[in-house]
Amino acid sequence: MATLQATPSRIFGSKFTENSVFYHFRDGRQVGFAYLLSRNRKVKSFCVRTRSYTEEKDGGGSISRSGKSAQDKEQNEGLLLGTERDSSGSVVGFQLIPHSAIIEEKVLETQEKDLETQENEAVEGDELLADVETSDETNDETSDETSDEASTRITFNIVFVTSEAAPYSKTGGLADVCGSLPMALGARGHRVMVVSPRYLDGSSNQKFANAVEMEQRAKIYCFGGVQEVGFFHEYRAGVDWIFVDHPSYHRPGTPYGDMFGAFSDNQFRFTLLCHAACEAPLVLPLGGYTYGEKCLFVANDWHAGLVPVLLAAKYRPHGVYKDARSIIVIHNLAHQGVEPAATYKNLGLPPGWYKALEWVFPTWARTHALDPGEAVNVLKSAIVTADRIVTVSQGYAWEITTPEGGYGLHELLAGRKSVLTGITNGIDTNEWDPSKDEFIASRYSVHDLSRKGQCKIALQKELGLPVRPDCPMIGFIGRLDFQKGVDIILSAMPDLMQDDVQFVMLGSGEKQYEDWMRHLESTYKDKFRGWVGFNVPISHRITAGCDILVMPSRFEPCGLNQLYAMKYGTVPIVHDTGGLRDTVQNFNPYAREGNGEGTGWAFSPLSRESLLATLRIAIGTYRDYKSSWEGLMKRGMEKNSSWDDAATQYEQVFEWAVIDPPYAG
Ligand SMILES: Nc1ncnc2c1ncn2[C@@H]1O[C@H](COP(=O)(O)OP(=O)(O)O[C@H]2O[C@H](CO)[C@@H](O)[C@H](O)[C@H]2O)[C@@H](O)[C@H]1O
Repeated sequence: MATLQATPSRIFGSKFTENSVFYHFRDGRQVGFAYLLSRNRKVKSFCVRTRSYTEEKDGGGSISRSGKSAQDKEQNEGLLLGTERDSSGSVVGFQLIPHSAIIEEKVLETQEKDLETQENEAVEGDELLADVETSDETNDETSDETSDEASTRITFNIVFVTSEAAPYSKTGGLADVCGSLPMALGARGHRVMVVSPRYLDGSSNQKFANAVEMEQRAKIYCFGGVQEVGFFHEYRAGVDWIFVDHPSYHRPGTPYGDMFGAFSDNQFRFTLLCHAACEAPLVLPLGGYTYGEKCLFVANDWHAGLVPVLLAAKYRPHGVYKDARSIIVIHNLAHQGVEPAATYKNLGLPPGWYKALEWVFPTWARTHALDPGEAVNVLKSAIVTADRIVTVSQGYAWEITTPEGGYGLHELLAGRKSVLTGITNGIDTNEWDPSKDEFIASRYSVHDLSRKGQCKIALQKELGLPVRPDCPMIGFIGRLDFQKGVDIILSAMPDLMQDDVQFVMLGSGEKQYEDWMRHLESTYKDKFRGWVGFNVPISHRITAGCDILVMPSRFEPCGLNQLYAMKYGTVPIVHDTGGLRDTVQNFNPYAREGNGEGTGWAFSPLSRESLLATLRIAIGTYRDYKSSWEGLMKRGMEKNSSWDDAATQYEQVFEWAVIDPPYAG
C-alpha cells in the first residue's frame, strides 16, 4: 500500500510495483492512496476491475451506499483477498481478485512485470473502472517522445473542515469555495469528505433533508465535560458531505450569530466541529469503509483552525494520524478566533500546547493599564502547526506577510513563506453560468448578448425602477462591512445620483449601512434600490441584469462576485487590491492594435473621488463606445474561471505536504 511519504521517484522505474495498483469504487471513490501517472503525449491505460457496491437513490436524488450490499455483490464482481488496516482498525486498503481470468492475471502481474508488458496486456471495457495513466520513458526509446516530461498525480483521502458549505449553509464566499472545490477534487479521482455543522435554524432545515443519520457517534472531551455529537451523511456529486449534529447548532440565525450579535459560545461550537472532524475519518464507514488515518485535512479559516493542532497534540503522540497532513486555507485573515487566555483549558488540548495558541495583544490594543493582553488565537495555532498554508490568491498571499495586510500575524506568516501558497479561487460553473441559470429571466451566452438586456429589464421591473434598457445599471452584492468598502460607495452616492444611472445594492451586515441604504432608497426613488438581506436568487439576477458591478473592498483575499460578474458579461470595477487585482485586468482600448484588452477597471487609491472618476469613465465607455464595451463583456465571459486550474494547484500543494514530515511540535 502506498504511504504518504512516497515520492514520484518511487514509481518512475520500469517496474510497476504494488504501489502503482490501486482501486477505485465504481463512482471513482478510492480507498487509500494511489498514483496516477501520465505523460504528455503517448498514454496507455492499465485497468483493474474494482469492487462494486449498490446505490440506493432516494427521492431527492441523493445516494446512500451500503458496504453490506457490496459484500453481497462480491460474489458476482470479485473476491476480497485481504484488507489492510491501520492501527485504529480502519480499513485503508484492500486487495481484490476479480473473477475475470484476464483481469486477475493483470492484477497479479503488476507486482512482477514491467510496465511495457502490462501496457500491452491491458484490458479495456465497460466493467473496467479504474484507469491508471502510466508512463515509462525508458521503455519507449525508439519514440521521439522520450524527452516528454512524465508527470505524476497522487490521489488522496481529503477531509475538508469548514463552518459553511453551499448549498447547505452559506453566509459568504467560504461556503461557495467549500461547496465547489471538493467536488472538483472528487471529479479528479480523490476521495473527498466535507465536514461542517448541521445547522437547523428553522427556516432552512430542508437543505439537510437528504442527509441520513449515521449509527456512529463521537464523545468529545472539552469545556470541562463530555459532549456527544452525531453525524449525518449525504453522498452527492462525488463527495461525502458530513454534517456534525449537536444541539448548539440548532438555533435561529446565521452560523455565527443572530439579530443580537455573534453567538457567545462560538468558540465551543467550532471546537466541537474540529474534534468531530478529526474523529470522522476514523469512525465513519462511508460507502462501507472509513477514510482511515492517511488523510489530508484541509481546514478552512479559524473555525476549523484547531484541526492541525489537534492532530499534532491530541492524536500523533498516541500514534494516530502519524501519516496525516494538514493544510490551513486562509479565506479571511481578519477573523482569527481570539478569546481570553483562560479559555485554553476548554479546548480539549494537553496543557503543554498553550504556546501554540498563545497570543499577546500589543500594548495599544489592551483594554486598560493592568490588562496583560493575553489571549488564545485559534488561527495563529493553525498557522504554526499546519503542514502547509494556502490562501485564496497570490496577491493576498503576499499582502498577509506585510504589516498592512497581516492583521498582526504578518511576521509569523512571513516566517512560513516557504510553505505558503496563493491559489486563486475558481467558481462553480454549474451554478454560475448565464446559459443555464434558473434564477434569471432570460438565459444567454457570449454568442447571444441581447438576452442579457432582457435580464436587465426584468430586474428593473422587479425592483420597481423605471424600465430603461439604455440607462447604465450598477450593482453591489456583499456583506455590509468595513472590508467591502460600503462606506466609500455610500459616500459617493449623492454625487453619483446626479448622473443618469440606476444603482442596486444587495447586502446585510452592519446596521448603520442597512439604515443608510434605506435612506438612499427613499431619497432617490427612481434611481436607487437597497435590498437588505441575504438572497441567492436575487444575487444571480443582479449579476445578470446590471451592466457594472462595483467592489471597492479595502482588502479582498480573492473575491468571487467579480468572477461571477465577468462570467455574466457584467463589467467589474474593483479596488486594486488582493485577489481583485489578480483577477480583473484593466481596460486598455488601444491595446492589440485598437481591439482593446482587459476585463474591467481596477482603481486606486481607495477613495470616493477615485471610485467616482472610474465609474464615470466606465459609464462613458458604456454610452459612447458600444463596441469597446462589448469587447469588455466578451473577454470577461470567455475568461476561464472554472476550478480546473485551482484544483491542479491544490494537488501540487498536497503533494508537497506529503513530501515533508508532518508537524510534530
Ligand atoms: N446579501 C447577499 N445575498 C446573496 N448572496 C450574497 C450576499 N452577500 C454576499 N453574497 C454572496 O456571498 C459570496 C461572497 O463571496 P466573496 O468572495 O465576495 O466574499 P467573502 O468576504 O464572503 O469571502 C471570503 O472568502 C472568499 C472565498 O475564499 C474570498 O473570495 C473572499 O475574498 C473572502 O473575503 C458570493 O457568492 C456572493 O454572491
